[in-house]
Amino acid sequence: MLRSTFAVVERRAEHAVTFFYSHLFWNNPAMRELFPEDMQPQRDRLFAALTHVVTHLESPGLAEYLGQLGRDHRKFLASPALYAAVGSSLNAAFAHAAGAAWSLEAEKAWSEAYGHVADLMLAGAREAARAGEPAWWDADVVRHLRYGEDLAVLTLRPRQPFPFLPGQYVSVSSLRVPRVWRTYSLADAPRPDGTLELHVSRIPGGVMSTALVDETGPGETLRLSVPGGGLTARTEPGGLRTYICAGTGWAPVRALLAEAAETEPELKGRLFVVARAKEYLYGRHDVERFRERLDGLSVTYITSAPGHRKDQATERLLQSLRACVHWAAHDVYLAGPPGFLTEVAEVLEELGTAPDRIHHDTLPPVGRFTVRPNTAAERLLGPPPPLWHNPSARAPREP
Ligand SMILES: NC(=O)C1=CN([C@@H]2O[C@H](COP(=O)(O)OP(=O)(O)OC[C@H]3O[C@@H](n4cnc5c(N)ncnc54)[C@H](O)[C@@H]3O)[C@@H](O)[C@H]2O)C=CC1
Repeated sequence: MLRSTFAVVERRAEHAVTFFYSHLFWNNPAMRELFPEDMQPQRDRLFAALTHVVTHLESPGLAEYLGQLGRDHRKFLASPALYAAVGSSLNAAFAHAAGAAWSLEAEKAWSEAYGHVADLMLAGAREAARAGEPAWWDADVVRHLRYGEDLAVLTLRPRQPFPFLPGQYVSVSSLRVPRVWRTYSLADAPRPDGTLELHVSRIPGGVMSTALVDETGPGETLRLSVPGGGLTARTEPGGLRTYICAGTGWAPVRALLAEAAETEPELKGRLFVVARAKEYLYGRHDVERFRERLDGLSVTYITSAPGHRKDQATERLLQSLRACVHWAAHDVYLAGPPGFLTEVAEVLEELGTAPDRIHHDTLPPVGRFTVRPNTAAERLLGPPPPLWHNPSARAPREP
């Protein structure tokens, strides 16, 4: 019942989400304050979470996912009253969007399911509070290193210990863009001095990345919420592995390599570092340091040819991957733009890597041009942004 009604509602997702938030804010005006000014990314997230629940109904991991989601929702100050209000607005939105597919049985199934989801999320939140975990961590910016026009490496010092695993990401909020939270991968294994590193690429129109790259500086305080993410799997000692990253996807791979350099310096594997142009290989210095410490790691840098579109680098990467062998024996760790992850994971499966050996985060799509056009018609409808080529802008400089 849940799946069949969701299939109808999903086809009218845009309509359902608009109805949902209008209903929620009309009936609970005070709740508007809890959400960011720009609701567009929020709208996508609601359906992403619902889709996850509906597609994982029988999965044993669902309860844990919801417990984590509830734990993470403490940063939104989500109270039991908010959960109840969301439940009744969701019900109204679904009834509206499902049309003839809505029935008394459907309503009963959805309200029972939602009750169950809310209970598991609230239990996750309570458990974290009982364990003394803060709803968020305040972290001071201690260094802001800018690479060229649109990339920054931030060093943060959380005011309380911030436990995490290498490869995880963290949700970040800044008072410059109230109530907006965006995830960034932590770019190192836990450090003795407790500082953290984030790599931020400014996305055109992205409010948070613009604030972090252009406006934030040392002395400013950011908020961090519970770490999470899908790059926490580990290869057994002695096992083969391949790391593939694009752009600031270098961040989590750097954390994984930092951990491996400490725990397994004899590891055997390959690393592919992809960037839109040579000047965008901002992590090259670190890569070379890892190459010195990890004898068994082969490193390949791949960029687009000068003057070519940035995703030519992906095509070049796929050619290199096809030229490599033994894919069935490798664990693969992938990080980069959402379209990149999908495309590379598909090719890896063709080459013989088992899907459960391909590890990556599930990223929400960002911006307008996140899906690479496949046909001439798609290219015409969604042309890529112009390539602004400015090599000299990429030299690192301290603020
Ligand atoms: N844990 C993870 O998976 C992480 C993911 N990211 C994501 O990586 C991106 C980083 O952005 P930038 O550094 O500006 O990278 P970028 O926009 O410079 O892209 C780097 C390379 O990725 C490939 N690429 C980009 N979009 C693609 C698409 N739609 N299809 C196929 N290939 C594509 C191209 O080869 C490009 O040269 C962000 O979207 C961010 O969300 C960043 C950090 C960690």
